[in-house]
Amino acid sequence: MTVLRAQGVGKKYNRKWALAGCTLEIDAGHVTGLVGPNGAGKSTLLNIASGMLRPTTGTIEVCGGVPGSGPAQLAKVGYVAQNTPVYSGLTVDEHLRLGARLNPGWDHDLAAKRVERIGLDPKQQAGKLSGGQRAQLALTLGIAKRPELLLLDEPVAALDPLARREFLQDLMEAVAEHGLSVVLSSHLVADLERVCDHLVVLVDSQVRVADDVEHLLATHHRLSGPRRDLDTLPADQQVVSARHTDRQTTVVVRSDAPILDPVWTVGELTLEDLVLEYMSNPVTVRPALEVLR
Ligand SMILES: Nc1ncnc2c1ncn2[C@@H]1O[C@H](COP(=O)(O)OP(=O)(O)OP(=O)(O)O)[C@@H](O)[C@H]1O
Repeated sequence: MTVLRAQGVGKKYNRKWALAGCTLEIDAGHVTGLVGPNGAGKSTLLNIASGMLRPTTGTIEVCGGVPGSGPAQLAKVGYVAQNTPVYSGLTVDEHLRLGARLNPGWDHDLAAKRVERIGLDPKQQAGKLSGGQRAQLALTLGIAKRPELLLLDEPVAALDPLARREFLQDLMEAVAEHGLSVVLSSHLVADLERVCDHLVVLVDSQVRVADDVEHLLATHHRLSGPRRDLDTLPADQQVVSARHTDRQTTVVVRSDAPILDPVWTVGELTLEDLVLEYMSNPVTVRPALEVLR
């Protein structure tokens, strides 16, 4: 089953596109990491998927419905936006009661246990919580809602390292126990590597790559060898990045077939290498030989 299907989705502010031609499919049951440089359009995509924003172009279907189309759709999708919005005048406990009132699938035990474990005072006003505590409260509401799809925009940015690890653990448990699907944006690739089995790299408002993490790692290779024109590479090797010196060429390629050319020394990439290669090379090209010193 597909939880998110975007076809040519774009969002324009005045004359500027915040997201353009975004085409993407995400299957249910995955934890998908959404990465990309600042301003790439990650928050815009999540806002559109949650129904907070309407796209200027294209179509998007989330959990089989149109985002923001009514209460049934809202119940299916949880969203914790980047600024982890909470009601500053309401206490922690009032947030939980509001969550129970508004969400048909509300898991009271989970919410109460999480609040206790985090050490939030139920009587504390949300406006007087620290940034990290506010984020914890918003994340608790998102998980306890028991949505089919949970959208998280940089969920752990404000959390201390221990809280971050525990939150990611909670998330993995919710995925395993309740078949929750998650899309989370983050700049912390090491965190994504721990929890995500699917990755989407968004650069310049377009999807550069979207695939299972295992498949991505198995099909990307760093090739080093004598200086070589990229036009001589086999057609099924998609060049992600290339660097040349006077004598040597280093190229990162995506290829389903094994690299058999004995001229190359073949190295593997970590997930962080892979993300950085896509982020620092915005367009897939086979550039003419040029020396980078
Ligand atoms: N309300 C708005 N009005 C005008 N431009 C906007 C608005 N919101 C976002 N943008 C622009 O759209 C582009 C994409 O922004 P977005 O917040 O989606 O990026 P992002 O990938 O989430 O970035 P970051 O990693 O910094 O959070 C940026 O160039 C941003 O300036």
